[in-house]
This record gives sequence, structure tokens and C-alpha cells, in this order.
Amino acid sequence: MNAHSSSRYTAAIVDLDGTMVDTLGDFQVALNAAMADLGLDRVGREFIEHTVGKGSEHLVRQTLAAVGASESRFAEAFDRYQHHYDRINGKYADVYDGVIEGLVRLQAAGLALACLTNKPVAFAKALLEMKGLAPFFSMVSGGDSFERKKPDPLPVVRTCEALGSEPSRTLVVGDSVNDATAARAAGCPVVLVRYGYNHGQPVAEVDCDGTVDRLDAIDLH
Ligand SMILES: O=C(O)COP(=O)(O)O
Ligand SMILES: [Mg+2]
Repeated sequence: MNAHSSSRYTAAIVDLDGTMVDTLGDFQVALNAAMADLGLDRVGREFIEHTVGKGSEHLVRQTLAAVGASESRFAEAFDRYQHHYDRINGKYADVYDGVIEGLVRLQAAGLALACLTNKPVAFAKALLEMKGLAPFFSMVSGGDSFERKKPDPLPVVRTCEALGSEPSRTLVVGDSVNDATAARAAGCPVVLVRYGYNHGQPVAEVDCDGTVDRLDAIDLH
């Protein structure tokens, strides 16, 4: 334990979509408004739940493929998607039960907190502000903050460096295999929430150090 911490961890890196905020409604509204602008079909909630987590470009590419549209429409689709997402960001999204309580506990245990998401950083910052979560985080990074996104370890390694926290004492909290893979490769312990997206797969099947039903149920000792 260090002087400021009552935990074996000195910091935590927390994912956003599917971990702190249920944003499927935002994704669905923005994506389908973009598809409508392009004269394309809509996609359903389940498709989005299975596809989200690897960043906006991936989501838009997979959506075009799912509705049978040409890849050549990507630039136009991505532009419309970002336009609509910016307009509705947070309107159809809810903070999960236990998140505020969990962040309060992490902070009270002396951990430095960073939010690391594959969402574009501007959308992430605006969403955290809107939902009252921004004050917990000394650092917020998105899918466009580093050269590579999760599941690559780079964003996790860089976040540990910026926080001045050893990877082995930096807990990654996420909802998907992308978070777990990035954390493992960076040398960080990782706990996953069971209620998130994870491409529609149970997190029990993912290599991680534990799973929880609520963010305030994480064992910090
Ligand atoms: O793909 C996304 O935008 C969602 O990203 P996150 O789960 O890393 O927050
Ligand atoms: Mg997530």
C-alpha cells in the first residue's frame, strides 16, 4: 500500500460505453439517422450491441456491410454519423446502477482515475460532463487520442505512464474482451462488469481477473 492508498491499486482505468454508461440508445439513434440520410436501411439494437466497442469507424463500416451498402459510402456515412451523434450525445443514454457509488469508493481508496474509451474523445468528455461523471477523472482519452485503440495495449500503457502508476498496480475496469486483452498485454489486472456489451458474449468466457455486477462491488484490497 502507498501512503495515499488503502488499496493494492494506485490507479484505475475505467471504460465508458457498456461499463459506466448504457449508450446503446445513442448509438442506435445516431447510426439510423445517418443511414436514413444516405437512403439506407436501419439496423437493430442487437446488431449494435454486438458491434460496438471497437470505435466509431468500425461500427459505421460494419453497419454499411450489414445493410448491404458499398464501402465507398464510408466517408459520407461517417460524417453523417458524427453529425447526428454530436447532436444527440447522452440523450438516450443512462448511467448504470452502482457507477457513482463505485467511483466514490475508488476515489476514497486513494486511486487516481482515468477514463479510457474507444469513443471519440470529444464525445466522451461531453458525455461524462452531462452525466456528472467528469469530476472523478484526472484524465480522459478516446479512440482518437492515441495511434491505436483497445484491444491494442498502447492506450493502456500510455495512460499508466501519464498517471504515474505501475501497470501491475493499475486496475482496468471494462465490459469487453477489448478491455481485457489491452489490459493483459499492458500488464494490468482487469475486472469486467457482467452487464455490458462484449459483442453479445458472456464475459465469463473472457480471460480476466474477476467479474462484477456493479462497479461498487469491486474488491480493492
Ligand atoms: O466503440 C466504442 O465507441 C465504445 O467504446 P468503449 O466501450 O471503449 O467505451
Ligand atoms: Mg465498453
